[in-house]
Amino acid sequence: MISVYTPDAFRASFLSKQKIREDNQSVLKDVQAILTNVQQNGDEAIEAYAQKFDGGVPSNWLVTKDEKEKAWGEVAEETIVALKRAAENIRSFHQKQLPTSRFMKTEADITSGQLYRAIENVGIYVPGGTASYPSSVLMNAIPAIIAGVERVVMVSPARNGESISPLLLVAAEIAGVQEIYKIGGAHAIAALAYGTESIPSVDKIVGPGNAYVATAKSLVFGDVGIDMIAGPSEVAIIADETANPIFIAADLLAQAEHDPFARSFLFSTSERVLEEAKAEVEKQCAILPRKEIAEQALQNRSALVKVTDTDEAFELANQLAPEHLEIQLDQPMNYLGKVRNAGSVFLGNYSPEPLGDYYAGPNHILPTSGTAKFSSGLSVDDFLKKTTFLYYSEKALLDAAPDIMNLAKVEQLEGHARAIQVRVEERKGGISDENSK
Ligand SMILES: NC(=O)c1ccc[n+]([C@@H]2O[C@H](COP(=O)([O-])OP(=O)(O)OC[C@H]3O[C@@H](n4cnc5c(N)ncnc54)[C@H](O)[C@@H]3O)[C@@H](O)[C@H]2O)c1
Ligand SMILES: N[C@H](CO)Cc1c[nH]c[nH+]1
Ligand SMILES: [Zn+2]
Repeated sequence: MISVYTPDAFRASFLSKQKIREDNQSVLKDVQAILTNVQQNGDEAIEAYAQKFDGGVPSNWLVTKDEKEKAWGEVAEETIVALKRAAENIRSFHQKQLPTSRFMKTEADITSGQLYRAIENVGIYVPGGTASYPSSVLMNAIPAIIAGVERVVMVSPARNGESISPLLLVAAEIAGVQEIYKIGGAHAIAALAYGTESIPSVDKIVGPGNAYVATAKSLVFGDVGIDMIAGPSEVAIIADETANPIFIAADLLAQAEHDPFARSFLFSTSERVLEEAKAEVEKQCAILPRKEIAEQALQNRSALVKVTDTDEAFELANQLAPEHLEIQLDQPMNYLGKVRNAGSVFLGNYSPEPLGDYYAGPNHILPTSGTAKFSSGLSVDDFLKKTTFLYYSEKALLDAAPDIMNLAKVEQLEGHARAIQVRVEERKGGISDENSK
């Protein structure tokens, strides 16, 4: 079901960007057509896609107060308690991400710095195709609210064309989100980016989703902001002789069950651990309700690799740049410095990836498909813009004037030089210097 690769075979099969792009060609074509249709035909287009992909057109796109109230009665008390505890952990972790230094005064008569302003309108995508992810509501919304976003608009596909899972509605209220639309897939991303009669547009779209959602986000980037490409889940595990093959197999399956496009990898220095983990994967997969999905992910997109040593394991993992990296090595903290590219790292045998998916505090919306080489998991930062500012006194500007005029002239921008020159000349003309400090 999951195959064993040599390091070289792994490099050839999994570390080529070209390969990932080829895989996505048909999704890309479909998504381009969806974006154009929604841009041109608005509500008429989103109705057609809701009918085609989500089982029908909801009678109201916007979730009503009654629907929200009803949801509370449909969720078990212990789940509400668990969601509230998770929300508290996530809030406390993200609160620490708020920037502390707002400006820096460099010299007596020069002040420069940075203003932080929250983005005004943000759309959060919450997956709802093959499963409902109340945890993704918390992970999306809490950092946005901590950052000070005024309008957080949540979208998620309706089940059977009509309603959103009560779990998502309850999680939204716990997180503090009010405006929720029953729409998902690439057409939801198009609606948020371009607006339709029923769905208002936003300035930035964040959140995870399947390949259609992730591709749509990448294509609307530029017209609106996006956080990152958070597509189908991935885990890579680095393990030695001290690791437990039963734990490893369970962790590989925990990501594989998300999506047929999910990817699970093991880099092991121990032949025994690798063989036992392989056998365990088959055994444990058989009892999973989503075993067909996990089997596809394991068969087509996953690998077990026997490495010579931990250096080789980290070299492969850093090139892969997985969404999640588990380090199940003796003295795991000693290896943190070897991680260059990964969305989030889980250290030791008792920090499995689902701990982060649901509960501990760090965000689970993370870069996938190798994009952890240049992007990071969702954080408060994603909802803040930085505007720099500058104040020079007259004296400070006159001191800097020769350099600035020189640079303007070598760029042959006489107008720039003159904007400095007129001030120098005014000074020479004996104009009062009462503004200088
Ligand atoms: N990277 C992360 O941080 C992260 C976090 C949570 C979840 N995830 C991932 O999110 C994904 C959730 O996927 P999902 O499918 O359950 O829900 P989803 O909401 O992302 O996608 C479902 C929607 O996709 C659209 N769709 C389905 N088939 C289509 C087709 N053939 N053409 C066009 N559109 C189509 C439909 O509108 C459907 O409602 C999983 O891959 C999971 O691994 C990732
Ligand atoms: N593993 C997913 C991120 O890739 C997040 C998630 C939500 N629920 C369960 N798992
Ligand atoms: Zn998960």
